[in-house]
Amino acid sequence: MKIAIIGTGNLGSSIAKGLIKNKSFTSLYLSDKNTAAVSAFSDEDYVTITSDNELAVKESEVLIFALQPRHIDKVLESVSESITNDHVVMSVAAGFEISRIESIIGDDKNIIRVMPNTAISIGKSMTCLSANVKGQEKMDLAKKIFNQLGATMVIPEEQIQAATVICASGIAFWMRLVRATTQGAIQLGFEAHEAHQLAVQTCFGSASLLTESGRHPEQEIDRVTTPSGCTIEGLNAMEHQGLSSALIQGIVASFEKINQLKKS
Ligand SMILES: NC(=O)C1=CN([C@@H]2O[C@H](COP(=O)(O)OP(=O)(O)OC[C@H]3O[C@@H](n4cnc5c(N)ncnc54)[C@H](O)[C@@H]3O)[C@@H](O)[C@H]2O)C=CC1
Ligand SMILES: O=C(O)[C@@H]1CCC=N1
Repeated sequence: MKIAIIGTGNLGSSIAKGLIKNKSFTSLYLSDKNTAAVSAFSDEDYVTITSDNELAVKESEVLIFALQPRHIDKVLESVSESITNDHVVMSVAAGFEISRIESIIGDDKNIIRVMPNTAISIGKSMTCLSANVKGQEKMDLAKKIFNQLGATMVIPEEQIQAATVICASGIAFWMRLVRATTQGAIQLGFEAHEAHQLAVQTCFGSASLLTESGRHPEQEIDRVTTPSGCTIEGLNAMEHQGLSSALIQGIVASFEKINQLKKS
């Protein structure tokens, strides 16, 4: 598979890292006006680093546009003449709808919106996918690429905004919870590096319990909360301060913001 990533900033370089780790391409073009973030990949086999977006498009079959919403239309316009019906055009731009991509490159093209998160760099992304009518035929190919880099879910385009908040912004939300746990652990007397390890491994164990047991979080909570014990005391104190409510309100605020971006 001949893949190009156009825009190799935070997310584009994370996708590149994941693809390179899996060696899941016959050629990989990494194109950016500033190639600094991917210069470390210049010695990798079958990887070409360039600032020539057009060249990357012409030499590849799968095009992953990882540009900010304010740049993507200009870049799509500049390469639209080179995009053919055989290309699979993927965009990760938050809030940038398939209809806008179709209006630039044509609705006869295979277009797939892809919403991964930065854990794609270590093959642990949750990636949501949504295609236009023509692109449905290429969905198996998209799943093949992104299943190697974590898990995928095909969803209707109307849900892509919500998936962006839960899965892409979600990395930041979970990181903040881990950091807060670390701060608590330091207050209880651990060194910072110890606190970090305790928090991260406990977070990892919690997620693993859910994925491996298939149980509901509340069932796992019931197994930890000794009657009159310290866990329920802590949980209830957190809920009195609005832990669940703060999370839900943050998710909804993030969703409202992304819906504003869609209109701009
Ligand atoms: N960071 C994240 O976790 C996620 C980001 N996204 C979306 O991914 C997109 C990219 O986000 P980031 O990687 O964080 O942005 P970024 O700003 O780090 O990367 C964008 C890259 O595009 C390059 N670029 C700009 N104009 C260009 C041009 N004319 N030709 C070639 N390259 C050009 C920039 O030099 C930059 O390296 C955004 O649309 C964002 O909404 C989606 C999911 C998660
Ligand atoms: O914060 C943002 O707007 C982008 C989309 C999801 C992750 N980063």
